Amino acid sequence: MAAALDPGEQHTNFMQWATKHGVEINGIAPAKFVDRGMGIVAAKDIKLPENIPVHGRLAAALALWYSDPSHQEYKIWQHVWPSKSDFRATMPLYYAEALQDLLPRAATNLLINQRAKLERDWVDLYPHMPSISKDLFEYTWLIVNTRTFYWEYPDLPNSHPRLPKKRKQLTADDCYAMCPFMDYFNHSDAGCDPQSDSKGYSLTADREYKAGEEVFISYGTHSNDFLLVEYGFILDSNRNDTIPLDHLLLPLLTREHVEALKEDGFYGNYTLSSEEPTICHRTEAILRLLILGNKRYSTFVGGDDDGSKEQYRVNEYLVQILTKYSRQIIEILEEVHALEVEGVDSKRAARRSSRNIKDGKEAIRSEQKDVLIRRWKQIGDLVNSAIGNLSR
Ligand SMILES: C[S@@+](CC[C@H](N)C(=O)[O-])C[C@H]1O[C@@H](n2cnc3c(N)ncnc32)[C@H](O)[C@@H]1O
Repeated sequence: MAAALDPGEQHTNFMQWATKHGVEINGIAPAKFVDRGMGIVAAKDIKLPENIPVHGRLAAALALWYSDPSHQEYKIWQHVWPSKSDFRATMPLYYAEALQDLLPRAATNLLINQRAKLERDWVDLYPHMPSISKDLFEYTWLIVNTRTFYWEYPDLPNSHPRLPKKRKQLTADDCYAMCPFMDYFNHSDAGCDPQSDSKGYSLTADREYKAGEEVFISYGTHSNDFLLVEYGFILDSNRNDTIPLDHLLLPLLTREHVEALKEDGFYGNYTLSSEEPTICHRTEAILRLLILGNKRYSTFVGGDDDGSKEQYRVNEYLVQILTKYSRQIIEILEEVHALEVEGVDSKRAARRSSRNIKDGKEAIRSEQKDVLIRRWKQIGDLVNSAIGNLSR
């Protein structure tokens, strides 16, 4: 950081004159800089508002560093990060609208939340950093999104003064840490498990590795829809994969059903998994309410009945729902296949793509379409294998 030197009496007098004539100066002052003449220096620590989640504050700090040529400290690290165009190619946030419209339900919900968080952080922060463009903030926000680690640290009575002393003062959105070098690791559902404590992070191999073999870590027990929206990729095989069933089951409920489920804490969040048990306890509960009525449902959720006697009927009912969904998935896949890709499928698509770029809208890229096709095929396989398991 270049030293800020005393500007001299003339500048102090001018500052007083400007203030007297209505110029409002808050927390800054004129100063002299070597080779740059006069400039403005922070006259006290200027902090970003404290009530904004760490995600937004980290993104703001990175954006300010990026745009300040004198801030060289982290440039060597920033040079190894993905570019804006890498994010544009992979993150559903930048998918063309026609492609976003065909995202699976879980991914759509995650994308809506992500966009809302990003917008909230931008609206809260841009008044404090008028020189930063939204484009740059979006980029650094995604850097934070894809490269930070969750840091569940204990209470730290003797910690560094910058760290909050009590864990419980923080929400999950505050437990973010950026870790140079650790952020090289790609994710696998069976990767090494990073450990953290008040000193930082460490990683130990989970098994033997041959030289040249990729060493993965696990970012957490994430479904492929989560990985797609938050990180821009999906795994070919993911033992933590699940799909939500809410959009299939909630429309079947009466008002009385909704009240009963809400009262018991069983409303929503029904999932189908790639691993056994295929259906979660919540799904077992809602299905019993739908098929067997209030009394049998209550004995099941109350734990007085394990529900095994009616399991056949429950499975049969769900198989009917899933079979219908499986047909819908085939239709969705046909729609995705029919989408025109930038500059490949036809001259019309190419013309539209250049028009879209001028409009600031994205065109569909073939690799994005391929990811979506793979994802819908995975969902189809998951549903069909559940139908097979439940029909046994
Ligand atoms: C923490 S960074 C890992 C390093 C990153 N690959 C890079 O080039 O800097 C997370 C990003 O890596 C990519 N990534 C991580 N795991 C992946 C995987 N299993 N398959 C494909 N891409 C992956 C995604 O783009 C994700 O947003």
